[in-house]
Amino acid sequence: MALTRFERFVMWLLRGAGKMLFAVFQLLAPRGAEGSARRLPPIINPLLRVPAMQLARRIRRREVSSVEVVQAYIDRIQEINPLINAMVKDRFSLALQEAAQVDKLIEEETGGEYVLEDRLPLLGVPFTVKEAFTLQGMPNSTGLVTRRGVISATDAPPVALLKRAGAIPLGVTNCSELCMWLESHNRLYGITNNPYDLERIPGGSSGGEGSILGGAGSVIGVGSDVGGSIRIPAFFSGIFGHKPTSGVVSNLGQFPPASGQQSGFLCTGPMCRYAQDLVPMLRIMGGHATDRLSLLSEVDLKSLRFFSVAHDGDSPLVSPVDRQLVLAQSRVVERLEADLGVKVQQLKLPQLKYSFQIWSAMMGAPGKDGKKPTSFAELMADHGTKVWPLWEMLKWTVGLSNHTVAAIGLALVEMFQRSHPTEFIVQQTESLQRDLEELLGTDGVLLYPSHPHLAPKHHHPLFTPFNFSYTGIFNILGLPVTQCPLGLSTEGLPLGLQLVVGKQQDRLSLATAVYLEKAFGGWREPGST
Ligand SMILES: CCCCCCCC/C=C\CCCCCCCC(N)=O
Repeated sequence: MALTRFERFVMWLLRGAGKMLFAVFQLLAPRGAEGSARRLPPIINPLLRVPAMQLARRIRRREVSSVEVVQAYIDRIQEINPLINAMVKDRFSLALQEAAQVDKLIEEETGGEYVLEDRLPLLGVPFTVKEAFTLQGMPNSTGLVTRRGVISATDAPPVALLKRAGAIPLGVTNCSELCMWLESHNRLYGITNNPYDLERIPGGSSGGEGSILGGAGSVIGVGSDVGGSIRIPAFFSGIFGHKPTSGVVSNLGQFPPASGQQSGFLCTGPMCRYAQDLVPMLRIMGGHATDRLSLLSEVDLKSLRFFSVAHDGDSPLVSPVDRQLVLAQSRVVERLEADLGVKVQQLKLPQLKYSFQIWSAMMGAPGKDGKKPTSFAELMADHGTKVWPLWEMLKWTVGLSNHTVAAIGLALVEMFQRSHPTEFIVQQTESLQRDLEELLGTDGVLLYPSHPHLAPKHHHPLFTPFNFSYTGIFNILGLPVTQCPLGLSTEGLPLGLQLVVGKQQDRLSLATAVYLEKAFGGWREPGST
């Protein structure tokens, strides 16, 4: 489907306006201090390079104590957090007490290693949690100034399941205001930095998780994703993330709760540095609901059908895909063909051009009960004084707003949103859903860019706000997606790719991620280029 003349004109207009605004921003933006540290210190403690499930095995076998592992992560967080501002509240002393109890329990266990493995597969392993989830005793503000002081009395179900599996929470990590932006920035905790380049964003909304994991301050973490909030930070921070089939992991216990149709689009899922931890984490976080995913069945990669879509078909709203990302995707195609003897089919899906329109129309659509979703402006007020976006923007220009410019911008855009998707958008959505479900079936894996840009500099996404459509579209389609790192770019930033599969076929993208980790090296230590 070629662009119409009108669309080409809009594209030219939008890109031109964006470039002009961006040029003004660059002129006015403060420069980073000369010679300031742009990278994280090297990783010294070898415990920080061990996948979570292996750590659990070593703890059970008493080759290392839980206290040693937890202390290693605390030391690393204390070293890097002043640089990345990823963890916003820690519970280090409690974590150490819990680790000591774990070590005692292991010492006293008479049933042997396998009894513990079965009952407590993550016993003694530390983990981190996005602040938007409840974790008992920790703040749960989701970056809203008015929620300062909200302390969780209970654990969100996926957090509770990880704790029940023996994992030990270290603290909560930063996110964007109300989880609705791709930069993890808010007026309560400030801005989080990318572990590979401190002047860049770690993505959002689970950007604190992405940053702390990428910087080796954590090995596994909990994120959520309604438009890319697991996958974008996983991509920008060079780690793995999985948005599961909708409904497999509980979304309860997070703020803001999904409303309207959004509960079908929002997914809670694992984020981690090692691909081998994805399946065990997902099984724990989803509990019995994961039984229908047959996650333990062997996947024969050679028998799968692979497809590659290079871009969204030139949406006038979205940037072209960076050349280094195009090349990285081609290298994956070459490797799959050479190693597995498969033929990767190159495709175009013209409906993808409307990804943003589809995402925003469906996010604003009423639920089955006919109720409209809670508006973003209402969420910003959080049952307090109503937020008037224009007034808030005025206050922002003189530094008096409690909100970020991205959140105010979103509330402004929302004012012009239709309450129901147009016929055209419904048609495009249905036809894309049909095409993709037919294409992927129960044995197809689609390679698709995660985002058009490598991790951008702080605030730059304000000038390309629709680029998240590369991830957002799969929330609407309810398809599981694994975000997979693919090494580093020439400037030392993570490269990566989305692996999209049919509903309930999560094991296929997860197995492909394990293969690609071996082929391309997986997570790389920041500063190791
Ligand atoms: C001042 C500039 C702000 C302009 C706002 C333009 C509107 C763009 C619309 C939506 C952006 C949403 C980004 C969502 C990112 C991930 C969300 C998630 N929780 O998964």
